[in-house]
Amino acid sequence: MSKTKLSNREAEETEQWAELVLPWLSPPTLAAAAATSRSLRCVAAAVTSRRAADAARGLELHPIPFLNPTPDSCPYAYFLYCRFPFLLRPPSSQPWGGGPGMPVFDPSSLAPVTSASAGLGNASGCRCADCSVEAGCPCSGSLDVQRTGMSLVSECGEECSCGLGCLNRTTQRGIRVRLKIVRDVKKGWGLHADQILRKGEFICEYAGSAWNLFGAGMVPQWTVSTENWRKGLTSLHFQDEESILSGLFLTRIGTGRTNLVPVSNLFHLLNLSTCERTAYSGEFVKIKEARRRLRAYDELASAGDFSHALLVVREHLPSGKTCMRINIDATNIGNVARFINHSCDGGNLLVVLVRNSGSILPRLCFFAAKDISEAEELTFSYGNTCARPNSLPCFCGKDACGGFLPSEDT
Ligand SMILES: C[S@@+](CC[C@H](N)C(=O)[O-])C[C@H]1O[C@@H](n2cnc3c(N)ncnc32)[C@H](O)[C@@H]1O
Repeated sequence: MSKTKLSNREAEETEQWAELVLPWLSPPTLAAAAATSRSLRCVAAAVTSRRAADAARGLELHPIPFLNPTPDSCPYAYFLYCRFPFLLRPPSSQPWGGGPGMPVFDPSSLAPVTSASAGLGNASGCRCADCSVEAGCPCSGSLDVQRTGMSLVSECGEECSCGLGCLNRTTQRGIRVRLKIVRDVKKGWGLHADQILRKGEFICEYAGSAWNLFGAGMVPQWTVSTENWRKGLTSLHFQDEESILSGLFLTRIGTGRTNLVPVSNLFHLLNLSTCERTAYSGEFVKIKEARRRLRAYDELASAGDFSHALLVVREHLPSGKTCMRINIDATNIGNVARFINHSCDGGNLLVVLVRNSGSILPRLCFFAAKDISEAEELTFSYGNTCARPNSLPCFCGKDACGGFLPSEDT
C-alpha cells in the first residue's frame, strides 16, 4: 500500500477502523499496516504498548507486563492467551490489545476436557459441604511420587456440587499473584515474581494445546456396562502404533458412580481408601504429532532466535514406569508459564500434577518451592540434562549447571 495524505476526517475514520482491526493482527502484519499511514502508525503504537503492558490480555487478575532491559528493542512476545489447557482446535486470532467495545475472547470455551465431555462415561463429583481431606472429601488429597519427585494433588471438578469458591480448587481460579516477563540477553524472555511469594503458594499452571494429540476419532468412546462392572474385572484394550501405553482404571469413589481415572490417581485413591475395585487398561495419547513438532522446533531453534514451549509430561507408576505421556504445546497458544526458563539446580518452583475430579488429563501446576523475593526469576528443571545432538546451551548460571538444556529424545 502506498502512503497517502488523508484529510482530518478521513484520518479519524481510519483510526476508528484501525482500532477495530489492528488488535487482531500478528506483529509482522501490524508493522506492515503501521508503515502505510500516520494514523495507522499511531494506532499500531497504541496496540503495541497495550500488548507489552499485559501478556495475559486482561484475562488474569493482574496484568502481566513485558519488560525488556536488553539492547534489542523487542517489546513483547506474540502468542494467543488461554488460561487453561484445552483439547479443542484453538482459535487462530485473538483481540489482544483491543480497546473498549472489542469482542471479548471467551476463555471458558477452552475449558479442560472432562471424561464426561469426551464420552468416557460418567464422571463422579462430590457433594460435600466441606471439601477437605479432614472432612473426608473424596476429591481431596495429595501424594508424593518418590521416584519422579513430582507431587500429585487432586481437586474438586466440574461434576462436584461445590463452586469455584471451594477451598479444594486452588489452581482453578487462574493466576492470583503479580508476575512480570523480563527479557535476558541469553535466555530470551523469562517469568519473574513481581511480589514476594510464599513457599507453597500457587503460581500458575502450564496451559497450552493438547488438541492435536487426540487426532480425530482418537478419543476413545469407552463404555462399560453396569453388569460387567458388578462382575468385577472389565478389561478393554485398544492400541495403535502411534499411541503409547497408558493405564486407565475404573474406580468407584464416594458417590458410588463410576469414574475413569489414570493409574497414578488410582494409587492416590487407594491411599485414601476410597477405591472399591479396578478394571481397565487402554491407551490413548498420540505422540506422533508431538514428535513431528519437536523436530521442527529444534530445527528452527538451531537456525536462530526461536524458543518453543512444548512440554512433555510423564505420569509414573510407583514402579517408576511411565504410564501416561501428555504433550502440552504452548508455543502458539498458552499462558505465561511458557516463559518459565530452565534451571539445572531444580529452580524455585515445585511442579505438581493436579487432577480435577472427573477430568481425563492431569494439569501441570507450579507452586513456590520456597519463599521467593520480589523480582526473582521463576524457574524449574526441564528434566535431566543429557547432551544430544540437538541440545541447546544452558545459561542458568547455577553451580550445578550441566551446560546443556534437557531435551526430549525424539
Ligand atoms: C519454555 S521456553 C522459555 C521462554 C523463552 N526463554 C522465551 O523467550 O520464550 C524454553 C526456551 O527458553 C530458552 N531457555 C530456557 N531456559 C534456558 C536456560 N537455562 N538457558 C538458555 N536458554 C534457556 C530456550 O530457548 C528454550 O528452548
